[in-house]
Amino acid sequence: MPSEWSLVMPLKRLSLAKSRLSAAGGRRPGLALAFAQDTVTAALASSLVREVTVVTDDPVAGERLGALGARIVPDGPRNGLNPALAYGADTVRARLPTASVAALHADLPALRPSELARVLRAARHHPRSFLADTAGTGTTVLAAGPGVPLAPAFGDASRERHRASGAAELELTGVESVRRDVDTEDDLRAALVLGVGPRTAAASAEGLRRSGASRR
Ligand SMILES: Nc1nc2c(ncn2[C@@H]2O[C@H](COP(=O)(O)OP(=O)(O)OP(=O)(O)O)[C@@H](O)[C@H]2O)c(=O)[nH]1
Ligand SMILES: C=C(OP(=O)(O)O)C(=O)O
Repeated sequence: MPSEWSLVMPLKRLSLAKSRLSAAGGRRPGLALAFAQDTVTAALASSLVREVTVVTDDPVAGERLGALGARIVPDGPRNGLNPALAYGADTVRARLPTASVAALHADLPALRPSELARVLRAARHHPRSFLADTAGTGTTVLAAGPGVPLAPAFGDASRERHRASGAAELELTGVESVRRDVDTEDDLRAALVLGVGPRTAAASAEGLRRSGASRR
């Protein structure tokens, strides 16, 4: 089966990322990096993924994710998530004009390659489509076929906004790892139950060890 999708993954500077994981304190940048590393690794292992472009201005994340095989581009517009995604998609299509492009969040540490392949296979049947997050209000994947503008509308209530923009909702079961984005401590606990990648597992275990030590 051809590896036809070019993914675009936005990533904030690590010092600013995942602010809702406030209980993690100083571990927050390390966790945000671990989520992104596990997400990139799983995405690149997915059978329908040709390449992953990470849009980030973070030098450490750029180096680490580049070492995993991601293509790194700076956040040219520096104007928030949607301009970063549109810019990343433009850089893909400047090289590969007929590419199918999908935006994927960098905070999916439980991502399974086979589940992502199912989502991308379903997305083939629509010019533009999306997958809702576990919470049911957001979006974790927005996909656009050849020649179709990505037109990202992530942010508050993005499920509804992507639907209103004419994108088809992918109503799949059994793709929980692709829906499970991690914003809060509760989200992280739920991702750990699903099973996270090795870097998130290590970063989370280190946090538990430290908080156990501080309770003694
Ligand atoms: N390049 C880039 N990526 C962004 C920007 N804003 C958000 N992202 C990324 O977009 C994805 C979804 O964003 P959020 O889930 O809101 O993540 P976040 O902004 O780190 O989390 P909070 O601080 O809790 O809002 C994550 O992978 C973020 O790192 C931005 O301005 N530029
Ligand atoms: C930006 C979004 O996600 P989050 O819930 O991670 O902020 C979104 O779902 O559009």
